Amino acid sequence: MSPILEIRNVTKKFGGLTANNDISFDVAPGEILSVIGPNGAGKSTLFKQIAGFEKPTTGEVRFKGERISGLAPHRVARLGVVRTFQETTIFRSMTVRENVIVSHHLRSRASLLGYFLGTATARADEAEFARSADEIIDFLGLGAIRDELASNLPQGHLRALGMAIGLATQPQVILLDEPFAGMNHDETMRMVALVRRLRDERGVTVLLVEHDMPAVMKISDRIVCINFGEKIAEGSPAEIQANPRVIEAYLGSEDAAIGM
Ligand SMILES: Nc1ncnc2c1ncn2[C@@H]1O[C@H](COP(=O)(O)OP(=O)(O)OP(=O)(O)O)[C@@H](O)[C@H]1O
Repeated sequence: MSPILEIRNVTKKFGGLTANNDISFDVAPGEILSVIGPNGAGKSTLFKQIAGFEKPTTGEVRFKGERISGLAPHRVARLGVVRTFQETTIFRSMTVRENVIVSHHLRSRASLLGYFLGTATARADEAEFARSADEIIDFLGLGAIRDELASNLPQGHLRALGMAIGLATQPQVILLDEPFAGMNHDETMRMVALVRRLRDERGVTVLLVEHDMPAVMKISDRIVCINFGEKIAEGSPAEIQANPRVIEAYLGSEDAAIGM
């Protein structure tokens, strides 16, 4: 099967600092792939380039064979590659449902003027967005807090709302930035199950950056490890855990040990 995403020789320099150095790997459709590495290794920089928030200095990112690196984030998102969490905008004065409805506008067929004038297309979109928002809210188990103001939500629910906002754009690939950060064990296990369902039931390909090693080992089909901007390993969770270069990278780092 051809890859849904190809990272090809991506190098990103910030002045004299090389944050990513000639990184290449493929992501298969329907795969859950984690990018790991010690603090400052270059994981977020790589994600930003996939989602259009940064442009590679050299190299490229391809989605279904088409180059997407260098496109603006909203154009990458429209094509189906969406980054969520750290860059997600949540309107705190709106309810959960309103937030999810509003985020559907990225895929709207009507023009903004159409909305002001209340054209038939705009009205049809509105009805469809409300239906879809309710479906996403139910899928994520957020029904009980549908009408809650975002400003009242605890961290776990805010994270789930971030995912709902991401899903509103009907992504084919979703990039999750530290989805388990700050979560306790039970919350993490709920999020692990949710991410699995995203893939199993909605066919979404998932890329995640994460420091929680037990969760990474549990959820990933494959793992790519970055250290000092370079890819040092790629393989199954078992292969990564046994890889001497990965173990060495984590020794002496502030992160938890690579073991479970
Ligand atoms: N906009 C920027 N300008 C200058 N340097 C940057 C910029 N963004 C990132 N860097 C540097 O690039 C390197 C990689 O940073 P990055 O955030 O990608 O690492 P990371 O692996 O995601 O780290 P963490 O796990 O701590 O989030 C770091 O040295 C960082 O300081």
